[in-house]
Amino acid sequence: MVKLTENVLLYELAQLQILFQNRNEDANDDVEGNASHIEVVVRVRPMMKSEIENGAKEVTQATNDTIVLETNKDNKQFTFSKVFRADVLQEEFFQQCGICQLLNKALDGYSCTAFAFGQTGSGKTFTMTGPVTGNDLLLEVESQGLIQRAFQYIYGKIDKNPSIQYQVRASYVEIYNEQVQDLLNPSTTVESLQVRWSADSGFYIENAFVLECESVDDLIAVLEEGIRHRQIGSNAINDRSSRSHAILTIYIDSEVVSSEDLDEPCLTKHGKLFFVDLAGSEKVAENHKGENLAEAGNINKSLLTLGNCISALSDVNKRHGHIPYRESKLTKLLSDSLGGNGITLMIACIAPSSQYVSETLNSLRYANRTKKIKNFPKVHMIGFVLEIYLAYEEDY
Ligand SMILES: Nc1ncnc2c1ncn2[C@@H]1O[C@H](COP(=O)(O)OP(=O)(O)OP(=O)(O)O)[C@@H](O)[C@H]1O
Repeated sequence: MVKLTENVLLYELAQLQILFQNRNEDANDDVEGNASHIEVVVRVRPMMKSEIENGAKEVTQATNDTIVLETNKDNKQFTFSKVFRADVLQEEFFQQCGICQLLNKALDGYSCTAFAFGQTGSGKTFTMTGPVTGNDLLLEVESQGLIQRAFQYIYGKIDKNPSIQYQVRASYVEIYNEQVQDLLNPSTTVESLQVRWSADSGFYIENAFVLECESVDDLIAVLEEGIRHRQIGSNAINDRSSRSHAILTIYIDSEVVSSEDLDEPCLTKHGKLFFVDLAGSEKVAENHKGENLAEAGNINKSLLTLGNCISALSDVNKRHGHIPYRESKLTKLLSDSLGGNGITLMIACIAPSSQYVSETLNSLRYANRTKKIKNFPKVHMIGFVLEIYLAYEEDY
């Protein structure tokens, strides 16, 4: 009880400190200091055969950094860091979407997130892992998604840098019907895992299974194991629709092992990399009947909370006020990635078909708001939040 009260107090003080810190940075602004905006890219998937057969037409035009959507009324234009057309291949997407910069930061001790967002059937899973059709991931190299390519990249860097000793571990969970389930230890699925908060780690999942990974193959094994246990269902748009939000976390601890300057302190950095494949938003009444309705309702509810957090954080007048992170497990776990101390890449996936104009417009509007969110990246070392709590005591 005492510990709980202490934790809540520390949490509130840390929030207060972040609030003062943000205000100070805004006052000097927009020189930005350490602030960085969330990077947002858009990927358009190809038209599906069924859409063409139904007489739907293509209503998006993508160029380098701009996307134009034809609506019944007018054309809506949006600009992002990069917009990828439907014919862009997986490797080209990997090289150009900004993930490599993110991976470098994670190797350097930052907490980094890549999350895919968009309506059901818009290409989120295709982008993150490639087109998984069965239970395994034996994909041709050219079909592999961002995650497998990121594994290769990480170990490529680790192997080239013998003066730094790395330890890589991974966990993989899903949030299904507001319950956190361990995809690497599915025997615990009866009792869901708890989301807790601590001064050191912020929000975290208690007792998630964490596996040490010494090679790309180990990481791929984790990914395959998780995908095997993920909740999949079918709906009107996608017959292999992800019904949960999946969070794959790669922990990268690093320590300099040889330094010419013996006086230099040996620091251990704790980088983290979150790959988040969100469940797709959808028109519930149109796509579901019976018991699937509750499941789809839960998916939409947590996405609504995510949308509310994004709206508040992107509004200059609201971002210093209350952000409703605590209203869903998804937003608690993403709190460091959205307006916190992490570095974040959002991949907004959209369908080009005239059947989904309102959903696509909605996704583009959220993506547009997200790019206004400022984060305040910090290298993570044990005790960091406590440090700013102490700084708060001294300064105020
Ligand atoms: N860039 C792409 N190139 C080729 N096919 C694609 C592309 N993006 C998506 N697809 C195909 O479109 C279909 C739907 O994609 P996917 O399952 O990735 O959607 P999703 O957004 O993850 O859906 P849900 O939210 O329902 O899980 C799949 O058959 C997938 O292979």
